[in-house]
Amino acid sequence: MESQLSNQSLWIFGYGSLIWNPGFAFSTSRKAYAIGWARRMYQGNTYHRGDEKLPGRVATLIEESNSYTNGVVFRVDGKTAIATAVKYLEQREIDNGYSFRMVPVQIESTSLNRHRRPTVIMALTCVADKQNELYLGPDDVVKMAREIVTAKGCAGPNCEYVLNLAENLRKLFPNDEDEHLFQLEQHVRIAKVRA
Ligand SMILES: N[C@@H](CCC(=O)N[C@@H](CS)C(=O)NCC(=O)O)C(=O)O
Repeated sequence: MESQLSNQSLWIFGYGSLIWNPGFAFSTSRKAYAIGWARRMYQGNTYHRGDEKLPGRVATLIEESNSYTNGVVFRVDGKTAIATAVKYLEQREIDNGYSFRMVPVQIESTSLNRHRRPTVIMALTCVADKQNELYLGPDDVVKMAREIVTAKGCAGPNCEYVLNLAENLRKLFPNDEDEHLFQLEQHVRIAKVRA
């Protein structure tokens, strides 16, 4: 991490709530894809979207060689802004079971030249791996939806997180699929009506 702090600019990749609420100052952002990673709602959370009695579920990444995860990269410029952003993510993410990872990210080209090769950069992201004590992993989708509809934390209901994420991704990436998230979203909508 220290080596990243000494650079003049740092790209930070968000694939969950950072998409709609990065929480740190940045100079520019781009739609992007993390290569070799899949987004899963497998991380438990007992603060923002859940509590000790009923943890909520938030997004993490699992390594999957033939997958990619869509999201947003934010460029932070200047040592002070980088240090501030990293300290913020330590409190928001690392303290909740995530670890910093540098991942290859393909930035969606803004060039009108469709033959231009996409740009791949290394970006800092936060991944909650299987070893962290809050990790929940996979479960039956109906059971997960029922728990998500009930769980809530200081940032609000867990179901709001899932619906926000699905809606933001459909707006940003209208042609992309995310079977895991969109199937969970549908079951959360059904469970909300039945609650
Ligand atoms: N690291 C992912 C997930 C971040 C995330 O959703 N973290 C949760 C729990 S640590 C959070 O900040 N939640 C704020 C909220 O629920 O609005 C990202 O890059 O977006």
